[in-house]
Amino acid sequence: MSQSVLIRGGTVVNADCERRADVLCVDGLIAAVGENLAAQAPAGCQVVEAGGQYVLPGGIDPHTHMNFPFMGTTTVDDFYSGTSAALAGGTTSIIDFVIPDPQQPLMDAYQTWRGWAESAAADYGFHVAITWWDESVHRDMGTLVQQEGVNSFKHFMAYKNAIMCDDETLVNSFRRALELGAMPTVHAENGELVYLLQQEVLKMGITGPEGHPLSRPPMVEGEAANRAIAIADVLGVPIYIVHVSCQESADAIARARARGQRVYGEVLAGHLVIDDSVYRHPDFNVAAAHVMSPPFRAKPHQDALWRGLQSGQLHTTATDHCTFCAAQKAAGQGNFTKIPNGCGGVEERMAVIWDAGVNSGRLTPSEFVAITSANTAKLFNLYPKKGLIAVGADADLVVWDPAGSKTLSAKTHHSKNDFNVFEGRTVKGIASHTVSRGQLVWVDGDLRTLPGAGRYIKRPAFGPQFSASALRAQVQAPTPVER
Ligand SMILES: NC(=O)NCCC(=O)O
Ligand SMILES: [Zn+2]
Ligand SMILES: [Zn+2]
Repeated sequence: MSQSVLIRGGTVVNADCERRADVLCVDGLIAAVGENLAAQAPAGCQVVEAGGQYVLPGGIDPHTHMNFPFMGTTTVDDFYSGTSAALAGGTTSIIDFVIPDPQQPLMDAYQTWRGWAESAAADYGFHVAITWWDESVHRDMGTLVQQEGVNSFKHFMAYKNAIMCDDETLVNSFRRALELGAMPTVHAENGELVYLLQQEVLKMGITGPEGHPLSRPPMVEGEAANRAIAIADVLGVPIYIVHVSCQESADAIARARARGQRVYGEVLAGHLVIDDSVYRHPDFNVAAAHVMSPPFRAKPHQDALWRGLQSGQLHTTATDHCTFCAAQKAAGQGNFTKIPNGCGGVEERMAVIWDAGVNSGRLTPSEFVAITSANTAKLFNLYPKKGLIAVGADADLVVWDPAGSKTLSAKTHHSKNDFNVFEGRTVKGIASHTVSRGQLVWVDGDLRTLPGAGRYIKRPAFGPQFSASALRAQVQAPTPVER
């Protein structure tokens, strides 16, 4: 028997326009968008009355770390708890990261992460990190793109003596990504400078979490962003900078874009609303719970990030959901460099950005859709299957109640973590219903997720940015002088 859901009487919002319409979902796909669809609904169709609410494409979080073994421990959220939390907040897809240890074959790591992700309740894909280089990495990048539907590779410019990439690896990997039509992405922080500053801050006797931002000032991020952008420019490959947290890297992106370079920037919900005062909290557990990289910044940087999203110089929003509980963070008592880096947010991203972005007039509802799903779908070649409400697209939707409100808290969130970086923040604008692949999985506070209901999403290579870049390279190709 076919499974169907009819969402009736809402305002459908896509990145390009909004209109009053019903949405009929049948067997996991959007079957119709239009007026008065009740007559077309199959027998037994579940009906959601959305009057007065918006109907948005389900959020896509392009930056999460579920079940991530990192800094000697593993995140508390696995793929089931993490994606369940996502669905409760209106996010219906995530792009997580496969992160091989240096020298580990890429395909081994990829298969390991695919195994972990089998419990996911929502759809997921993977960026694969390039943490070392040899001929096998070159070959496996090809296999991942051509056979496994991976169309993006991640490069950590920080985390020296662990997963950091040197410039040689960046150059080799960016070149190979271009050949394969896959997007290189970078965590932009100068790992050598971070390492040096960490030692100096410790020597000053600053051993608590307040040392974390001191060892990672904005220019450390700005330098790496500029370097990665310059390498991408020389090679003619588009580039995507993850978790842009400060004016320095936002400016690097804006400058490059003004030169005509294809550079894209991602912003985390936390970086938009939380400032660096958290690191001076007198309670170690609270301060350590905010240790992530790049760190939360002073307020003027938040304004720069909002301006970037508003002007279109920054493109996507994410969370970097990477949850460690108090017992895990305690590994860094007496030495902040040992605090596992990472914070949650996959459930809160949509509501926090709506509340701070749409309710303040910074963003229209359509602009909200652009930065929470559509732009990510376009950049990682998932569009129009995801990021759009249209016939034939995946039935990943959120019924968004602009009048609904709640106070965010670890007591009520669905992550397994014991801390919420948005604790106590009251947001107006929340998901009342979430539909994932045509199934109602969140209904007015009732979470109905199933382990394994999510599917691995293959993402084809050569998204539109690549055809344009290839054409540009062809038109501008140097020619020899005939003598
Ligand atoms: N962001 C963070 O602190 N932890 C996760 C790993 C990363 O993305 O850098
Ligand atoms: Zn990172
Ligand atoms: Zn991350």
